[in-house]
Amino acid sequence: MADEAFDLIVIGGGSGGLASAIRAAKHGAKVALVEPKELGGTCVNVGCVPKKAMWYAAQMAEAQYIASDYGFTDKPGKLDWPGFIDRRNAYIDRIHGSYQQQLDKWKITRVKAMARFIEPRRIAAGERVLVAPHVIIATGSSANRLDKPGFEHSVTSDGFFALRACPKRTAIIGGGYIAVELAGVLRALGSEVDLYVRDRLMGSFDEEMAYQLGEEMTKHGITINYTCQIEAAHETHGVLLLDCDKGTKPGPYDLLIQAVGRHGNTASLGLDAIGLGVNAEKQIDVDDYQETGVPGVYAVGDVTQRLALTPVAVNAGRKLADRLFGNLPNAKLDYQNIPSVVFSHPPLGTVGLNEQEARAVYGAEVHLYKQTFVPMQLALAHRPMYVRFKLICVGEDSRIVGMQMLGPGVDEILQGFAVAIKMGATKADLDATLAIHPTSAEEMVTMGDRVPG
Ligand SMILES: Cc1cc2nc3c(=O)[nH]c(=O)nc-3n(C[C@H](O)[C@H](O)[C@H](O)COP(=O)(O)OP(=O)(O)OC[C@H]3O[C@@H](n4cnc5c(N)ncnc54)[C@H](O)[C@@H]3O)c2cc1C
Ligand SMILES: NC(=O)c1ccc[n+]([C@@H]2O[C@H](COP(=O)([O-])OP(=O)(O)OC[C@H]3O[C@@H](n4cnc5c(N)ncnc54)[C@H](O)[C@@H]3O)[C@@H](O)[C@H]2O)c1
Repeated sequence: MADEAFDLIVIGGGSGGLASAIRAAKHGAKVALVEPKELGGTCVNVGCVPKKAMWYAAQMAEAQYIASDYGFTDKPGKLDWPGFIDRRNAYIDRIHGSYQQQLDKWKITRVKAMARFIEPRRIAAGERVLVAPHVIIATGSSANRLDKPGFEHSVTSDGFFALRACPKRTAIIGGGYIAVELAGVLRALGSEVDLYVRDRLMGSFDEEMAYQLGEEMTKHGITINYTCQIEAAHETHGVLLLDCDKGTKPGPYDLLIQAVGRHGNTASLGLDAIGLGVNAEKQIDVDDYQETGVPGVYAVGDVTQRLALTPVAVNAGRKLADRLFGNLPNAKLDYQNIPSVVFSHPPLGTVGLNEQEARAVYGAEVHLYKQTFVPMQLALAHRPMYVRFKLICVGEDSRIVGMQMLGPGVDEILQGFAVAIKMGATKADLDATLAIHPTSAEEMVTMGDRVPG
């Protein structure tokens, strides 16, 4: 078959690939998008979207318990799990449809196949061969799996999203984003959850905030085990018994989830054909302009060594398309001050540096402001869950280099403060902003004195 020529080939139809393809087409480029599965990639199909749906369901369950503390007399109901999964999947199908409409609107050629490099700017996709002066790799990542006896009986987050019922007892290995998010959801929806953490919770986050998250999760009924490493799983009569390296045999469990990080989807790409190497996590190292080192070949999103977040993939892809086709030769994503929220119970948010990172960069210049309080909604319900805010500042003008938040509502509060920090806000700027009363967020602009030390 004759080669088909385009201005741009995008490999992968997830967050980064779709954003790159649509932005390039809006600039007038002739674009091919190669994606074998449903559009939307990890975020839409087995990531942010179904996760947030489950988190909302978990919030509803918790709200019912708070309501009973307030004096509402009806008993908390149970989630119709399969019914909700159908509702969630129908919502996701609508997203697939809207992406397809976007591709049609911008006349992007969709090739439903796996892509493989023949040469740097020549790609095999099923029966077709595509050529273009520019190729963007946006193939994302997949969950790691530990190779231990019996772990074929475990699932990753992908398997969690396929569940049709709530497991009675769940063991989760890992202490990062996915482990704490799934632990919170499953606990709120009625599962007994034991978390097996190798190092500490949320290793890349502020130590104090991560410690407090552990305390809140424990109050929530999640058992966090830091001393036992799971070495094997045994399936008997439909339940799982585990072997701990300390000799104990935790269980029985109905479900074992591994949430131990992810690796780049590079194995299928035939990168040897273009002389492009990958790192230990099978990711492609890119520079600030998403360049791979092979002329005309770029990478964005989870397949790179950068932060694995949807807005990062989307904006890296858009900036790259602006640079290649939008007459903006210096366009690149600023990887500083990227806000992020862990949808744990309660949620944990961060923007900028954590205290440990700030001390490593600014040393004795670093000073802190902190606030801890029980939010009014929970004080009325006699449910002691704390909100904790922490500002990390430097210099005589107390410029804010980091903001950390833990507690109900911080997932929505953080975004606005992230704007202020990106603009270089100081503590005095926060003090000069009048509070919205009564809210939790107001505590961020009414914080008192510097914390000594
Ligand atoms: C459980 C979970 C929850 C998450 N929650 C959040 C969240 O709340 N907020 C957030 O910001 N981020 C979240 N993330 C991370 C987010 O999903 C990713 O950062 C984002 O999806 C990365 O987008 P991407 O375009 O790089 O890759 P992907 O979205 O993974 O897309 C890659 C696409 O490439 C395709 N592909 C792979 N190989 C080939 C090939 N050879 N040829 C053609 N196509 C190929 C795949 O089929 C896939 O569709 C979560 C991730 C997980 C796993
Ligand atoms: N809310 C969000 O924005 C969100 C949610 C989910 C995922 N994500 C993205 O997806 C990425 C992947 O999430 P993740 O939770 O898989 O990774 P992660 O890097 O956040 O956490 C991995 C965890 O696995 C542990 N681990 C690694 N190897 C292990 C081993 N051999 N035995 C026991 N524990 C081991 C680590 O100590 C760590 O606690 C995240 O880093 C994040 O960028 C974002």
